[in-house]
Parts: sequence; structure tokens; C-alpha cells
Amino acid sequence: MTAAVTLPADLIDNLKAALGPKGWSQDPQEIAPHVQDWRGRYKGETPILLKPASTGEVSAVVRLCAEAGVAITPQGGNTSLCGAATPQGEVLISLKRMTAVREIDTDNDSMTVEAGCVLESLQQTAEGTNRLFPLSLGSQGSAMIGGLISTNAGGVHVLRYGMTRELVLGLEAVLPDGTIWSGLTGLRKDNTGYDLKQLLIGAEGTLGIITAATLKLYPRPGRMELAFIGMNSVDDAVKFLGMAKQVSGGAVTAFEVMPNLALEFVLMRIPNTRDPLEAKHPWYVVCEMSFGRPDGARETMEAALEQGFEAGLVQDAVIAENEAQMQDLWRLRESIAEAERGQGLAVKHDVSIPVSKMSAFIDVATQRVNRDFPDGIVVAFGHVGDGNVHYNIACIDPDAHAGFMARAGEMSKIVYDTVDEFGGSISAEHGIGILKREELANRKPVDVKVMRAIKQALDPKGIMNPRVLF
Ligand SMILES: O=C(O)CC[C@@H](O)C(=O)O
Ligand SMILES: [Zn+2]
Repeated sequence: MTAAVTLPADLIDNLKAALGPKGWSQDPQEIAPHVQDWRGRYKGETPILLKPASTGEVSAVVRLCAEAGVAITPQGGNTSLCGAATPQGEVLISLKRMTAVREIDTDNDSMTVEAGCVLESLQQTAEGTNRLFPLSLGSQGSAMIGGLISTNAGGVHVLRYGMTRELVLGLEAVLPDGTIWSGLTGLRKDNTGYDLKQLLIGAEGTLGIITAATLKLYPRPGRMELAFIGMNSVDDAVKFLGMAKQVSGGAVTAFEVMPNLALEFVLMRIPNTRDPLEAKHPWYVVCEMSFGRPDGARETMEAALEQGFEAGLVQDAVIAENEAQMQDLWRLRESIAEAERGQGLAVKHDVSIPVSKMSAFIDVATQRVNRDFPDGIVVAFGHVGDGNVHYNIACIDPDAHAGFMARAGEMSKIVYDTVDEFGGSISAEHGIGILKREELANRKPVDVKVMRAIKQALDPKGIMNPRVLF
């Protein structure tokens, strides 16, 4: 792995000297997990893994690479689903040693943390000060905040708290020439021209390396209620979403939809899971509500379910009685990606559609896919409450997998053309990476032209994550 790409010997020496013995590795065993993506779709290589422990160190090594015109791939928890963090010969900079919580300001409801902090640990840090950091997703046990910001991650709470973009108040980053940009601020109002942090958020490491961030904190809900609901259709789910929002006065904080097949995959592949409902239903909804106080919380969830039942939308439902049951219900939804991975590679489409058109989109796209690809099976699940569906197509016959994946482009064309017809986006929350860059160029040529101009202005040598986005 390490031998294939060679860098000038003096650059290697200077990089090592800038970081000290703990700050780099050329050990193939240590490097191996860093040069393969989570799904096993992309395999890469790097001449050296750098592990800076401070912003100053990141700046020093970026400067050295910039001077030598050598390209860099930044990496956080390496949970990208689009290949954005797999180096193909670039110098790999992992932020995993930058894990300090620099400041918590409870009066300002903010915390300033370094890029290598794992999301789950930040949720716990916030909880320790009786606050909530609402970003929440399946890979939270390993995803790091720098990468989550770089990809503008979504997750299950977008419906109420927005994407990562909306949770960031300030950023610190190392620009492609090694300059440190100190934009760490806890301000909620700052109208001083272009908002540079927003350029870096979602840039997938192409404009610089995020080293720290000031994040928004929220009050911790006094009580949460979680229901697992059996339904007949996505249309019914969307109707029930409107009802639940109204009945609860806007307390719905997550609204996830999954088909029976996704539940079957989970029950088959993930230990300690069981179907909480007695009968099978074509679709399931995981609906979470958050309240300031416990009083009336359960009654509100029950009232919403009752109304849904009377309207023929809710077929059956169970409400979690305690924290452990909540976790069990969440596991059914959050482990779909892992269960699906166990089934083999699928042709994945992380798309968004206006919520009002979600059901029609799924119907039309599925008719088209079934017509042209009878060997494919659609597993559409996800964050329907915020208009994001993971429209994945799995191969029915595991032995015919390679041939199936070879037709991924044709399948994706059908799906993305349908997304365009419905006014949606070809990437809702996973980003572009290397997976969707041609698609982006074809479907948003003017946007890409402007993005290239910005890239050229900030990274004229093109060294920051050079194969990603474009
Ligand atoms: O694997 C997928 O397609 C989706 C992964 C993740 O975004 C999820 O919502 O579970
Ligand atoms: Zn998702």
C-alpha cells in the first residue's frame, strides 16, 4: 500500500519532523483501515498517514505539501458513503488526534470543539451541561465533527434542528496554502459580508481542512416519546406526519419511514432485534416527539396516534415505555445501512424530494426501475419527515451481483431523471464525493462552474482533496 506512491524524500522528512514520532505512520497495517471506505466500495493508497495534534501542526504540514504541490486527502471518522475520504495516492491527514473540547459556554448555548471529536462523545459532552447537541445519525459512534461539517451531514433530527450547516456558529480551518483562518465565534448574528464558514461547510475538504468548530447547543427535552407505527403506504405516513405536527404543536423531532423489507433485513442480520408489532405491515414509521416537560407528553403522542388510527392512517403502533425500549426501536431504523451492507452492495441514491411529492416519487421511480431491472429490488427508507429518502436498489440474486452492479449507471439515470422531474436533489445528505461528481457536472453545470471558480480562488494549485466534487 505505502510503496506504490513516492514523495520527494525531503518532503517526507520535513513532514515527519513537523509532527514528531507520534504524528505520522507508514505502517501498512495502521494505514489499511484508512484507505478503504466503510462500505468497501473504494480502495485507495497513500504514501504517508499524518496525524497532527494541533491546528498549528495541520498548518505546518499543509504548507509543506502546498509548497511541494503535493495533494492531500483530509479524513475524520472515515464514514463517507461517497468515497470522499479515500486517498488515491494523496498524503492522508487524519484529524483523529484533535479531540479537545476547547470551551463550553452555557449562557451562549455553544461549545467549541476540535475536528477529531466523535459525534457521540459530543452528544455526551452537551448532556453533561444539561444541553442537547441534536445532530444524530447511525455512524455517530465513529463519525467525527470535522467530517460531519465538511459533508454537511443530516441524520434523523433535521426535521426539527436542521442540517449540520444550521448547527455551526463558527469555524477554524487551515486553507490550502497553510494559512490558519480563525473564524471561531459563538455569534448568532454576524453580517460582515460573505459567510466564509458556509463555503467550507459541505465543501468535502476541497477548500481547506476544518480543525475546530463552535456549535449550537439546545435545551435538553424534559421528555421524549417514541412510537413505532405500522402503516399501509408512504402517502399515509406523510398524511400522518402533518397530523402529528399539528396535534403536538410542532413537537415532532424525528419521522423516519422504512418498508417491511428493510425491517426484514435488520431482523435477519442485526443481533438483539425483534419485530415490536404483532402483524406485518407494508411500511413502518419511527416517530419521535420532544417536550419541555413530562406532563402531557405521553397523552400527546397517544392523541396523535388515535387521530391517525381514526383516519385509517395508523394500522398498529407501540410506544416505548422506557429508555431501553426506545433504543431497541431506534436500532430497527438506525441499523438498516449495516443490515443492507450485509446483503451485499446496493445501488444507492440519497435523494431529497418535497415531502408532499415523496409518495408519488417513490411510486413512479419504482415502476420504472421494476420495468427495466426485474432483478433489482427497491429498498426506499429514510428521513421522510425532512424529504430525504435513501432510494436503494438491491440485487435479488446474490450470485449475479457483479453483473448487477455493472448496470448501476443505467439504474441511477432512471432514478435521478425521476428526481429531477419531481424537483428534488441528487444528494440530500451524503454529499458528492467521487461517487456523484459526473452526475453533478451533468445536472448542475452552472453551479459547478461557480464552484470551480471558488475552488480556483482558494486552492489554485488544486491540492485539497483533488478528486472530490469535480
Ligand atoms: O445506507 C444508506 O443508504 C443510508 C445511510 C444513512 O444515511 C441512514 O439514514 O441510515
Ligand atoms: Zn440517512
